[in-house]
Amino acid sequence: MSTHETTPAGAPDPEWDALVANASVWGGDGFRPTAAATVAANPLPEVSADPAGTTPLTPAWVKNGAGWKGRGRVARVNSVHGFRRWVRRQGGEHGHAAQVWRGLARTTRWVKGVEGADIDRSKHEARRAQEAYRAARRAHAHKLIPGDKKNKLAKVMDDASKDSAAAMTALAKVRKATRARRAWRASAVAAPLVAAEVGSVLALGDVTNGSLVACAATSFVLALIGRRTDAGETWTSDSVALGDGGKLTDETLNAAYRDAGVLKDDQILKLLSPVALTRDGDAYEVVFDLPSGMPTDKALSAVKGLASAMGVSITQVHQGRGEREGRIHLRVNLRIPFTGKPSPGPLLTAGRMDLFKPVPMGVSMRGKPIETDWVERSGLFGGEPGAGKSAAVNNVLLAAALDPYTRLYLADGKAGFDLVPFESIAEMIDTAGDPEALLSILTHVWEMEVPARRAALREHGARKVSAELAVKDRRLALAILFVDEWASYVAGAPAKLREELNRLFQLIVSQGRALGIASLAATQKPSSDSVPTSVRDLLSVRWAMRCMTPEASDTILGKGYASAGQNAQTILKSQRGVGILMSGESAEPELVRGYFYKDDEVEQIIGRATELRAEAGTMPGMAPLGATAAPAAPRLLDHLIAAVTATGRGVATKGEVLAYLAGVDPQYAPEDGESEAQFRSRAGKLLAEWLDAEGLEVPTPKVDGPDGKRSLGYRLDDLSEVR
Ligand SMILES: Nc1ncnc2c1ncn2[C@@H]1O[C@H](COP(=O)(O)OP(=O)(O)OP(=O)(O)O)[C@@H](O)[C@H]1O
Repeated sequence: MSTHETTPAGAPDPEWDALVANASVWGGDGFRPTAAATVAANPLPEVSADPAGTTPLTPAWVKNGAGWKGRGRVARVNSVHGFRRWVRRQGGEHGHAAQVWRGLARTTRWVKGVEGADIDRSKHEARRAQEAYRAARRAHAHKLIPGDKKNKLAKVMDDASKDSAAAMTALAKVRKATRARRAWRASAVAAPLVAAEVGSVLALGDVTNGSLVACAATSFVLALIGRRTDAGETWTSDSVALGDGGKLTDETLNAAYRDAGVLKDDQILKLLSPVALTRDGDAYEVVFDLPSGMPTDKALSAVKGLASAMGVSITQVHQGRGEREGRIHLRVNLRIPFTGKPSPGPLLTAGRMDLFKPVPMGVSMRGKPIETDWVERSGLFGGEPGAGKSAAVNNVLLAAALDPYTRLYLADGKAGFDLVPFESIAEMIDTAGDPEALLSILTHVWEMEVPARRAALREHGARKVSAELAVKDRRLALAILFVDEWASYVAGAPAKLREELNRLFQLIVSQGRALGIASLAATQKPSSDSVPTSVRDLLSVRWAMRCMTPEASDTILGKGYASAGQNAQTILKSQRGVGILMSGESAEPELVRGYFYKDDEVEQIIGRATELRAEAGTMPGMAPLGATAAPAAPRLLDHLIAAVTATGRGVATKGEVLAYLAGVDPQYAPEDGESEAQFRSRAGKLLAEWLDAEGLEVPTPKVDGPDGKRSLGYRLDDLSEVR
C-alpha cells in the first residue's frame, strides 16, 4: 500500500490556505475547495462516479432525444406486432380458448385417473364368474343325469356361485376405492378454486368481481396446463430466444464481441440504436460504432467467433459496413435464413419486361426484393455444382426473354438441359458444349452485333446505348451473351481455338458493355483457368453461391472478401440458390436467395416470351439485325392497315398494298431491271412469307380496284379483326 506524506492535522499549511483563498484554480463541476473547506461541518458533496458520462454499457442513443424517440418507436412497433401475433394465434390450437379447453380436458382426465381400467377388469371377472355359474346351473338342471354325477355338478354350481359372489364383491370394492380416490383428487382440484373464489371475494369485498377474478385465475391455470398441444408443441412464434436461449441485449452484445476477441476487456461498443427485434420478429438489429481507432474489418473477420459466442450458426450473423469506418449494422437472425420455401418469382405474373429497367433477382435476408441493373453490366455466377447458378442466371435470361427486343446468345459448355427451353427464342444457341459452335456465336457477336451497334450509335451521335435510343432504333436494344461453364469449352478446344475464344470473349466483354451487350458467365470452379482472369476482372456483377473454399469465394467476389466476412463457403448446403450478390462496382455484397423457376414455370414464361416476340416480329430470323433500321419500325400488319386505309375505300387490291409497301420498306421496293410482273411476284412472295412468319392469317377476298375491276386484296374489317 502506498503512503502519502501529509501535513499533521491542525498544523498551518500556507500552500493549502493560498489555494482556498484562490478558488478560481479549480475548474469544472467536480470537487470544489469551498466544499473541502467545510468538510468537517458538512458531508462531502455527492461526486458523480461517472463525471464524463462514459459509464460502460451506456448506449449513445440514451443520451439524446432522437435515440429515445427511436426506442419509443421500436417499443410501439413491437407491441402492435405482438398484439397482431396474439390475435393470429387465437385462431389456432395455440389460442387461449384452445389452451383452456385442453387444460380442462387434462384436469378432468387426471381426476378420473387410471382406475377405470381396474373397474373394467373387475367387471370382466364378475361377468365371467356369472357365466360360469349360469353354465353350472344349466348343467345341474339336466334331468337324465345319474345320481353321483348330479352331486358333483351341484358342487360345481355351488363353487361357481361363490366365485361369482366374490367377483361381485371385488367389483364393488374397486368401485368404492375408485370413488374415494377420484373424490380426493377432485377436492385437490376444487380446493384451490374455492380458495381463489373465497380469497378474491374477501379481498375485493364484492361477490361479482371476486368471482370474475377467481374465474380468470382458474382460466390462467387451465391455460397453463393446456399450454402444450397434444403433439407436445408450445407457442414459440413470439419467442425471441437466440441460439442457446438468451436474448440479445446491450450487455450480451458487448459480451459476444468481447468473447469473439474483437473488444478488449475495458472496451465497449458505442450503440447508435437500441438492440431491437425487427418488425417481423425474425431478427435482432442494431447499429454501433467500434471503439475509436478499430477498423471495421476486425469485427467483420470475427464472424465465426461472434456466431459461436451468440450460440447461433454463422449464417445467422450478418454485419454490414456502415457509412463510416468502424460503424457496423448488425443483424442476427433468430433462425437460419433461407431454409423455408423459396419466394415465387415475379416473372411468373410479369407481362412484358424492359431490360433497361432493373431485373428482379431474388430476396435479401431482410426479405427485401433485390433487383439488378444490367445496362452496361456483365456478370459472373460461381459456385459448386448444384449450388443454384443456373437458377440464378435464369432470372436474367427469363427477364431478357420477356423483353421481346433483347437478343439472346447462349452457350452451355456442360451440354446440359438448362438452356434447351430457350432454343426457339435465342438468336444463336449451343447446347452441345461444342467449342466450334461457341466460336461462331462469339464471331457473330463480335463481327455483326458489335459493328452494327457502333454504326447505329454513330448515326445517332451517341456514345452509349440508352432506353430512349433503343426505342428509337431497335438495333440498340440490349443483347445478352451467356456462356455457361467456360472451362468445359476451352478444355475441349485445341490451343489455337482456345486462344481465339479467349480473345473474342475478352473483346466482347470489354467493348460490348457500352454497346448494350451484357456478357454473363457461370462456372462451377471459379479459378483462373475456368474464367480467364482478364475477363473475370471485367465482369461487374458477381454472385457467389456456395463454394468449397474461401479462395473459390474470393475468386468470384474479389480478393480479401472472405477474410472480411463475405465468404460463400459458409453458405449451408441446405441453402440452395443462396449466394453473396455484389450487384455493381460500388455495391456492398449482400446475401440473396435467387428466385427459383421450376421447369414448367420456365416453359410457361418462355411460351409468353414467344408470343411477345412473335407479336413484335423479333423471333429469330424474323428481324435480322439491321432489317429494322427504321426507328421503332411499325409491324407488317400496321403497314397493311395503313395501305388499305390510304385507298379510302375500306379495301385495297394486292397491287395497291405492294405499291404502298414499296414506299415504306426498302425490301419491297422494285429492284433495278425488275419488270412489273417480276416485282409483283417477288414482293407478293415476300409479303406472304412475312405474314406466315408473323403467324398472321389474313383473308384475301376479291375486292373492287380503283378502276372498278375486281381482284384479290384486303379488307379493312378483316385486318382489324386479325389485329
Ligand atoms: N433459388 C432457389 N431456391 C430453391 N431451390 C433452388 C434454388 N436454386 C436452385 N435450387 C435447387 O437446386 C437445384 C440445383 O440448382 P441449379 O441447377 O441451378 O444448380 P447449378 O449450380 O447450376 O448446378 P450445376 O453446376 O450442376 O449446373 C435445383 O434443381 C433446385 O432444386
